[in-house]
Amino acid sequence: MIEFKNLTKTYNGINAVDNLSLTIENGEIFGLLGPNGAGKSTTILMLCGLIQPTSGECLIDGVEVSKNPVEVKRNIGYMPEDVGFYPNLTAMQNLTFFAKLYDMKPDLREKKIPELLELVGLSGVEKLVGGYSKGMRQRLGIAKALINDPSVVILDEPTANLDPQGVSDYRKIIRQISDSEKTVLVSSHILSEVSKVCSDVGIMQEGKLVHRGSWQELSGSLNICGLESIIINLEAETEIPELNIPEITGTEISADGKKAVITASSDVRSEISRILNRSNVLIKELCIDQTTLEDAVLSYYNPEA
Ligand SMILES: Nc1ncnc2c1ncn2[C@@H]1O[C@H](COP(=O)(O)OP(=O)(O)OP(=O)(O)O)[C@@H](O)[C@H]1O
Repeated sequence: MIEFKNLTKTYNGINAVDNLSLTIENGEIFGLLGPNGAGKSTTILMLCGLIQPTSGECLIDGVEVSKNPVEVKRNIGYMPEDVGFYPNLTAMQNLTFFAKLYDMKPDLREKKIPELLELVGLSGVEKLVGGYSKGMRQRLGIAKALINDPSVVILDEPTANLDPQGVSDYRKIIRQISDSEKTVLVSSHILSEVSKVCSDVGIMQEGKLVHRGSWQELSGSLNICGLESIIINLEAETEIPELNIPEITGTEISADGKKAVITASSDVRSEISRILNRSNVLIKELCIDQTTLEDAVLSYYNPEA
């Protein structure tokens, strides 16, 4: 479990992290979203015991980080945006080096390292790490973050360098990690990545947590009405009748007439629902499209925009 209690970090009179209070339960995959400069990295550095808070505290499994940095470091796995490896060693040799730093016994190392390389798709790769692509380095970074079998895994911008196959593999890896009851904190500004992989999401802006909840809860509380246009997905049991709603600016209907992608200037789901009820058409799905939710999150990034 991760706890932030009134956590604040001040640089030159400015709060990079401003009175952050947040609890992330065991087994949760939590996405920390926010634009550049929101305070994500500063929060993570304090959580890893790499910088000291100005006030407040971070706890990992009930242990206060700044007072017990060595104990805490044994229980966390951290993958920074750019992981450092020895270029003239293989993946296996690099991981062996890090395993030794954790005093891991040879028999455990010999079991654990091949398992981790298999997990991240680098099994049997003999190439020296200096010749790795950025994506391969990132995969190895995940393996390194897991070497000490941590209860909490912290990943900073984990998909930044991955190609589409790498991103898809990454999602599988993250789910496998959380299946083993580990708590995962993912920091990212890539909304679609966080929404696909995280059970809960927090949005940071100017050091403050401005929203927190499951992706679904967050979608419900987002101010979609402030957007210029909204996309609504509609699926019905039978053919969709004509929707005479002035706010609707465009409708794309499927060949069988049962699905529609509706563009509107405001959230007209209740009007749509009323028309369909009156026409005795049963609704299978009536929801705001993911792209609209992402636009709503982006409006937190640029409130003046
Ligand atoms: N060592 C430092 N000295 C002074 N100011 C800093 C320092 N580190 C961070 N800041 C400031 O604190 C604020 C938060 O920065 P932080 O790097 O935590 O944001 P972030 O959300 O991680 O952004 P990014 O995605 O760009 O890394 C920014 O205004 C940044 O300029």
